[in-house]
Amino acid sequence: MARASEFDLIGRYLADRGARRRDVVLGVGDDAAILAGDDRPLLMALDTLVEGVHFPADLPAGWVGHRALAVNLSDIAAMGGEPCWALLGLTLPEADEAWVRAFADGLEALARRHAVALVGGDVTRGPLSISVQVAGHGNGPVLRRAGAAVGDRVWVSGRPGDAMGGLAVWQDPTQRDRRQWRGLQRAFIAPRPRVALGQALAGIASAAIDVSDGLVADAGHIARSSGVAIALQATACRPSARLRHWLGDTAARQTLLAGGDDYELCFTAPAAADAAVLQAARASRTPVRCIGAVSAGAGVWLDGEALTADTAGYRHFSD
Ligand SMILES: Nc1ncnc2c1ncn2[C@@H]1O[C@H](COP(=O)(O)OP(=O)(O)O)[C@@H](O)[C@H]1O
Ligand SMILES: Cc1ncc(C[n+]2csc(CCOP(=O)(O)OP(=O)(O)O)c2C)c(N)n1
Ligand SMILES: [Mg+2]
Repeated sequence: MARASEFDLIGRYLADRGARRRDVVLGVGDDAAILAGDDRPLLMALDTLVEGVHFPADLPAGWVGHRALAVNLSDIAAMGGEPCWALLGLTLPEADEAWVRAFADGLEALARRHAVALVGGDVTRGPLSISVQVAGHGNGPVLRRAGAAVGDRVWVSGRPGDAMGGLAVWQDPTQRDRRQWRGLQRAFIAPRPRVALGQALAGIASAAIDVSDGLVADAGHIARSSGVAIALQATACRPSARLRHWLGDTAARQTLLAGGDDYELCFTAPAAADAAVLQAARASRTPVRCIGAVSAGAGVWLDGEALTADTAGYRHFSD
């Protein structure tokens, strides 16, 4: 029997647990939970980073701190929200002061940039792992994975695939220090959560998700939640020149589709909103491009071909 994926475990055992509360607007199943606040909706998200799984053991502590917050801000960004507060759960093998100082400095630099306060947490001993919970507000309509409609366009920000290319560069000691791969490495080491873009898209986009597991896998979550198919156009899914240089055309395309760790936003919007989407991108200084359209049916397609197994995206329990 196939091993359960993390999504199977969540769906079978973890969704809809606990009390039924009327102030839970949206529970398990989106990038963040939506809770009814006094005036604006409250958003809450949590992601964990494990050494060797989510970041290489030799990644400098400052970048681990940046990453731990960035992946959570990215979830709030995908809801079109404004992040405000963070809680930090830090599990350390030893009380290494230099490591913790550098980690905290990296986290703080990003937190200040986004006006987020670290308001609590927990420190324990054990194998290195970091959990961050971020809470914030929805401003205007909250973006969800559900909402994409047939005829909408599909968009993505930034250069998906570059981060996974950058991780491979980092892991190759013969290539790591070469200047030509610096941009790729930055895409992995210092993901920039698209908070301003997400907020600018609230009220314009019909659905949104942040790309952590891979573009096809995460577009697939929009498709499933919205009850539609997503048809990607191969010519629009062109990897960056630097990724093609690093991997060659074929592997670069595969990495763009399935690599993951991008922390870009994938979103849908009605065709009539093209100008508004481009204006939101300009206002937030974030590059976006249209990569396909929403159609009737299910799943994610590339030029008419269904995308499945080899583009399924990152799975924690695949072996
Ligand atoms: N241990 C858990 N208990 C309850 N809900 C969970 C758990 N793990 C994940 N979820 C929820 O399942 C959904 C999918 O999780 P995940 O794939 O990690 O989302 P994301 O990529 O946005 O971090 C999210 O809504 C998340 O909050
Ligand atoms: C050392 C290392 N190996 C592999 C990866 C690739 N990787 C690990 S987890 C992951 C997917 C995202 O992590 P997940 O815990 O699923 O985040 P979420 O979807 O919950 O935001 C990817 C692409 C990495 N980041 N670091
Ligand atoms: Mg998660």
